[in-house]
Amino acid sequence: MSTPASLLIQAEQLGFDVGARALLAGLCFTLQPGLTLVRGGDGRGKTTLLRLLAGQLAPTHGRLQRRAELSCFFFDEATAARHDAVMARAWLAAQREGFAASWQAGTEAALVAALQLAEHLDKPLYMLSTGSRRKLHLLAAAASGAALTLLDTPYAALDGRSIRVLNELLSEAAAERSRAWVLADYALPAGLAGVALAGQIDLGD
Ligand SMILES: Nc1ncnc2c1ncn2[C@@H]1O[C@H](COP(=O)(O)OP(=O)(O)OP(=O)(O)O)[C@@H](O)[C@H]1O
Repeated sequence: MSTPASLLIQAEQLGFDVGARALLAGLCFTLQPGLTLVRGGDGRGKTTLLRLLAGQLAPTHGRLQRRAELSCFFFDEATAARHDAVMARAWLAAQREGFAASWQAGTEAALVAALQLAEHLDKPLYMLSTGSRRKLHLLAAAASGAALTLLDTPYAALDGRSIRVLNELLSEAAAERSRAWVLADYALPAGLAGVALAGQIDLGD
C-alpha cells in the first residue's frame, strides 16, 4: 500500500489483548499532522495505544503502518523512576542530543521561562515535584521537533499558569502542518474547546 506524504501512521483493525481480554479492538485510523485526541475513560487503553504508536509494544491484532524514519517523542511515566538521580539539566541535554536533527532551541528557551523551570534545572529529578517533572517533559516534547509527539494526560498535576501555557502550545500544535501531536486524555480539555482537531480516536468510557 502506498503511504501519502502527509500520513504518518495508519492503523488497520488494530487490537491489543491483555491476557484473554481485548483491551483495544478493531481500531482503524490515520494520523495526520496537527492535533489528534485519543479520548477514553479510566483503563480504556489510552496509554497502551500511545505505547503502540511509539513502537514500544507490538499489536496483538491488525497492523500499524508508519512512515519510514518517523521520529517520535514519548515520555512513558512508567519509566520515570529510571531517571530519578539524573540532574534535570542533564536529562534535558540527553533529550537535545537524541533529537539533535530537529531540536528547537528557541522553543526550549521560551518554555524554560514560560514554565518557570530555570530554578529546577540544577536539581536531580527526584527533587522535582510531579508537576515540575511534567513541565520538563512538556518542554522536551515541544522542543524535540519530533514528527510525532505523544502526550499522556499532560494536564495532570499542572498549575494554572502551566495549563495556560499547555493550552497555547496545543492550540499551535493543532495548526502544525509538519508535526503530528497525539493528546491522550479523558475528554477534550476545556482550554482547547473550538480548536480544530486533525482527528479523534474514541476508546469509550
Ligand atoms: N501488559 C499488560 N499487562 C497487564 N495489564 C495491562 C497491560 N497493559 C495494560 N494493562 C491493563 O489494562 C488497563 C488499561 O491500561 P492503560 O493504562 O492503557 O489504560 P488507560 O486508559 O491509559 O488507563 P488510565 O486512564 O487508568 O490511565 C489497565 O487496567 C492496565 O492495568
